[in-house]
Amino acid sequence: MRAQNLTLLTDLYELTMMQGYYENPSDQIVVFDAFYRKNPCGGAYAVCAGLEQVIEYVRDLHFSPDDIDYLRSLHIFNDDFLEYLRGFHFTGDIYAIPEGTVVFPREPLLKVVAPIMEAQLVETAILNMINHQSLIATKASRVVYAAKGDGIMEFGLRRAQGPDAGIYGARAAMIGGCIGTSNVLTGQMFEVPVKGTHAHSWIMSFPDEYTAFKTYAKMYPEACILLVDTYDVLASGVPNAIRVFKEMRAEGLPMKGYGIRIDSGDLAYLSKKAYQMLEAEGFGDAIISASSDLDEYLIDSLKTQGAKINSWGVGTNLITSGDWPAFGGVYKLAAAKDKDDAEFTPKIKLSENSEKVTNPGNKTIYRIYDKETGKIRADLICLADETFDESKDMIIFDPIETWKKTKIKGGTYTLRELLVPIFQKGACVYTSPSVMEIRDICTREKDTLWEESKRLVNPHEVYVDLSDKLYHIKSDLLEEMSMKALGEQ
Ligand SMILES: Nc1ncnc2c1ncn2[C@@H]1O[C@H](COP(=O)(O)OP(=O)(O)OP(=O)(O)O)[C@@H](O)[C@H]1O
Ligand SMILES: O=P(O)(O)OC[C@H]1O[C@H](OP(=O)(O)OP(=O)(O)O)[C@H](O)[C@@H]1O
Ligand SMILES: O=C(O)c1cccnc1
Repeated sequence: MRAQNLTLLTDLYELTMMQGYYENPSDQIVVFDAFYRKNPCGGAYAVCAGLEQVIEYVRDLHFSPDDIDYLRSLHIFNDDFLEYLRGFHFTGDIYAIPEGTVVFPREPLLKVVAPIMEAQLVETAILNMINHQSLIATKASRVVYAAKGDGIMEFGLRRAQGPDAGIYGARAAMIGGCIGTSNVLTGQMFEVPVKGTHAHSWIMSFPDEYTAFKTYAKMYPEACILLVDTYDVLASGVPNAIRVFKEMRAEGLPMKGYGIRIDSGDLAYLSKKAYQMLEAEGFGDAIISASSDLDEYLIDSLKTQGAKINSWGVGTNLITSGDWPAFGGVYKLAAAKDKDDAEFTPKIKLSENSEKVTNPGNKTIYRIYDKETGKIRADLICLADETFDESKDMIIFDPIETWKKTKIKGGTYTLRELLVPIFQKGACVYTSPSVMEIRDICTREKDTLWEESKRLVNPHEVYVDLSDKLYHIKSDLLEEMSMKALGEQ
């Protein structure tokens, strides 16, 4: 748990709007959806992450005396409003898709149902946390996919955009499938494995490479990965490593978790040659680890080139999501009602771009699985109170090109509601799994994707459709608004 209260981790406009609602009191209860529009890195899915931090944040939401003093010093907020903030806490409901789940564009990853002032305040921090961790978890998942079963170690802390990006980025990278992180604080905070080798400076601090290797091997015989590229990989690094491994073997040390790391040069060529040299001396089971500005595409290419690498250290491009800098999640008002009303009134945001027109209403999402294979057939966004019967045929259709329809035969599919209750009436009703449990969830989740949706380039998109009822509510609202606009011309 953080020492610092994050209540002011918000954009100023959330607070100025809050004051506006305070001064023009309304009993509105609203529904906000947090969703994203485009899968990162040209993929066909994302991995959602960051919910545990959202939960901690919402639980701890309160304005301390220092916070109030600071807000007063801005000369924007009046005394009555500041007094109200003193007693402020979250009283609403939150629903979310559990961390580690594979998710698709336009579906609400998180839904806030709360009095408007509360729902508005939490926008920025929720997006900040979900956007960052979902981005890095998705990137990690792609890197892990490219490695085809080899372990990925997250090495990015030194290149992360500051401490928080390093800490929570490593958490997200673990959720996406890394086997460990070099980040010790993340290891401590989230009970995930910490892993590492050693730096070039270790070698350079000794009079020669052999002595450096020997000294390291003596201290860490069970995690002895020797960095072989400080001087010359094939002429010096690998031969010196082999000399040390032979001595370890002669001493009867357990030869597990031993090997080399190559951090520069042609990784395909060097790893193949290094493997031949190791194998010739009976060290064919040595770990051959590689690092050096890797990402999913380079790992994929190295695999295609037949590189003899079975362990990968990935830093910069993973922790920063080098080729895709932002997740792009947004938080949009979807419905509102007066406190005493039974029903929500759907709200819609128009846009010239049909992709950007929001989905109105108080919604939920059902995932439709193929009963036989367990793979995802489609996701269906619908109204929260809609129910479906798995024994009945289901007709789903593309919400833009509505003539594209699919009939899913009753009895051949199962349904799972993705949004689960997290807060009810301000009380947290959800216990976050541990990060390693979320990692397992994520592994199982990726198994529900068809192979065609996992490939790195031009993957097949997963269908996200609207229920008939939701589609008609949306069309009617669009029609109504366009007629109104005509009337105003
Ligand atoms: N066989 C290969 N196929 C494709 N890319 C490779 C191959 N071997 C290495 N690379 C990648 O090429 C880039 C190498 O860059 P560069 O030559 O600038 O640095 P380097 O070899 O690591 O040397 P140094 O770190 O000393 O600058 C890295 O991103 C590395 O992962
Ligand atoms: O390449 P990345 O994917 O970002 O992975 C992390 C990099 O960080 C280290 O290099 P650095 O030069 O910082 O330290 P070193 O002297 O230990 O090699 C390591 O050797 C990797 O090359
Ligand atoms: O342990 C390592 O090998 C390591 C850690 C951080 C960055 N690069 C390498």
